[in-house]
Amino acid sequence: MTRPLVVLIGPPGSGKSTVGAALAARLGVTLRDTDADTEAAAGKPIGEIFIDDGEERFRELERAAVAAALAGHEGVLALGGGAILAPETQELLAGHHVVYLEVGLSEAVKRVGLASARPLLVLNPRSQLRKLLEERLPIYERLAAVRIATDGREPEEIAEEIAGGLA
Ligand SMILES: Nc1ncnc2c1ncn2[C@@H]1O[C@H](COP(=O)(O)OP(=O)(O)OP(=O)(O)O)[C@@H](O)[C@H]1O
Ligand SMILES: O=C(O)C1=C[C@@H](O)[C@@H](O)[C@H](O)C1
Ligand SMILES: [Mg+2]
Repeated sequence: MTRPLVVLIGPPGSGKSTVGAALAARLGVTLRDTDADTEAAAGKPIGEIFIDDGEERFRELERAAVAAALAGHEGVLALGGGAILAPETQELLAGHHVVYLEVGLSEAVKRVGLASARPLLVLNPRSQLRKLLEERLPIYERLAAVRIATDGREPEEIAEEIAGGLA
């Protein structure tokens, strides 16, 4: 069966896309990012999906993108930050090598910045991120076999640690 080597989960700003790219390069495999797959399926950026069709439709497209990638991608897979909210996705992740990238609130806010392209964080990113972390931390922790702290660390160093765990 085709399956990803590693599935990266974590909140916005935890570095799934950035660390995922460094890890894929290090392992000589490709990175797939379900946010990009969801955008491709919809034919428009995530922000526009939220505006035109609503979050519920985005989550529906995201669930399909995650299921397809879990069954069909052999490299590194980065999930959208909220993909793990879906019970169906939580079930599909069992049996995969799931790595949770941990980030503190202040560091996540700094990384995500103002004028975020992330629709859930457009207004008041600190307060939105705090709420989102409170809700999701137990889920990220439960689903992952490995937790990696990312605050104050370079993406390359984090990728090296994850790759070391695969050897
Ligand atoms: N370890 C790190 N140290 C410093 N900056 C980082 C680190 N990881 C990521 N960044 C920066 O933080 C920002 C967000 O990173 P990235 O897009 O990889 O997060 P993400 O987890 O994929 O977020 P999302 O869930 O929104 O897709 C980027 O500008 C990236 O360069
Ligand atoms: O945390 C979230 O719910 C999101 C994170 C991003 O990766 C995107 O999937 C989208 O902006 C929603
Ligand atoms: Mg990303």
